[in-house]
Amino acid sequence: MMTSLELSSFLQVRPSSARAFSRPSSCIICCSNGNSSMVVLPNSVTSSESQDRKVVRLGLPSKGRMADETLNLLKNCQLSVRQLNPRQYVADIPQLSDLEVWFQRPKDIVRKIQSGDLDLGIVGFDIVCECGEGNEDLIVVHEALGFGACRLSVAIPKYGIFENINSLDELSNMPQWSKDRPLRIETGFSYLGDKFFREKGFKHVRFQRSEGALEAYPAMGTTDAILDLVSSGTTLRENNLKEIEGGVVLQSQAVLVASRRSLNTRKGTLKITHEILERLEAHLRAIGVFTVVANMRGNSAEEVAERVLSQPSLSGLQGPTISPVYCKRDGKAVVDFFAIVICVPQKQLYKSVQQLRAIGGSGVLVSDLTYIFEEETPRWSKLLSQLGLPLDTKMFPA
Ligand SMILES: Nc1ncnc2c1ncn2[C@@H]1O[C@H](COP(=O)(O)OP(=O)(O)OP(=O)(O)O)[C@@H](O)[C@H]1O
Ligand SMILES: O=P(O)(O)OC[C@H]1O[C@H](OP(=O)(O)OP(=O)(O)O)[C@H](O)[C@@H]1O
Ligand SMILES: [Mg+2]
Repeated sequence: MMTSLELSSFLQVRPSSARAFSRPSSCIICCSNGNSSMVVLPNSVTSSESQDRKVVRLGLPSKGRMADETLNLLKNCQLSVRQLNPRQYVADIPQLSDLEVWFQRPKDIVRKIQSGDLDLGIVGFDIVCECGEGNEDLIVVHEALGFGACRLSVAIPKYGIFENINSLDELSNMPQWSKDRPLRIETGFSYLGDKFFREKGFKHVRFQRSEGALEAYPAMGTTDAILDLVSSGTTLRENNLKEIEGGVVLQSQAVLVASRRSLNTRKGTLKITHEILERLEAHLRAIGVFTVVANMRGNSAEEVAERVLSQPSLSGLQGPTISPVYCKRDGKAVVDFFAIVICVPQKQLYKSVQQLRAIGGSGVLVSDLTYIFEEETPRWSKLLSQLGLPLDTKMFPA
């Protein structure tokens, strides 16, 4: 198998001659007057064209289950993608200048990040691992975007010779498999499958590649097992298949992935990545958290704070914020009440309200939180250290 080093030198062989525009290595350009003049560029890879490119490119899924959720996530981070019409594959995000958005199939996003035609992408972790084949140029910048959760899992029929097989070990030890009659596994994930089954010590395995509706193959008799994505498990169940103990190859969800080479060398990539990451973290951190405001009678902020902190569900993110509430009495501003502000996880909301009331809280207001910007963006420090950059590298706005 090709190493990532061999792969990247293999990928860099063909500089493109057409350099009028910065464009992906295979595209069709249509004139705006509708008379389409077609320029089909070769499927080349890290071309000098991509090295010269001045704008940063983000790849987003063009279709499939990831597409809408990706756009929603970005919208919720105030990074709405502006696409003039749904069949146009290039777009922008007005808040991020010097960034182009390219809609591509998830696999092509990962391939194009490796070839240098894209710098960043949002795809499933499964695709990063399968199409990336361990390429160290791919860096997962945010590993948990909160949608597209699924697992890559081995499944076998519930019937026939597999009826009493419930674990990977039992599957491996079945007497049926030999050099001439290996265990046949149908999958679109042959790189990950091959690695997994090798590591698990399977000797006689053959991968058969196919994409989509794999769950039908065991009943058709063309395969013994499948290796595919599972989320609810309905498709397996409806096709009389079962997962087995020890058979999960990978847990996946949507991730933000970047090219190490672009982060290191393409001007603007690091800054844009920092801004996207900050917005993603702030939004995702705020999901499921409420702001709770209540009034409480007291002699001083400290005394109220002690009462609040005596309750287990009222400490908030960094402790409560307590401010005096002024009212006018005999022409003077006096303080009888204090306002308490705390952030509370959705699941603890009712318990928190009960505890607030128990210590004298009244007029409890609850509102949704949109963003929580912390002082630090934890994944940013991790990224800097992966890139070998000083940890105090800051990305202040220009
Ligand atoms: N059943 C599922 N539940 C949740 N997420 C899933 C599920 N199946 C796939 N995904 C995630 O969504 C991603 C995209 O899947 P989708 O089916 O839209 O595209 P695809 O199968 O890669 O493309 P295509 O079928 O067009 O070749 C997958 O890579 C995976 O991360
Ligand atoms: O566990 P479940 O919730 O039933 O989901 C699992 C199914 O989802 C995916 O297929 P998809 O719907 O993407 O169709 P495809 O095979 O055509 O890509 C996957 O390949 C499984 O077939
Ligand atoms: Mg699919």
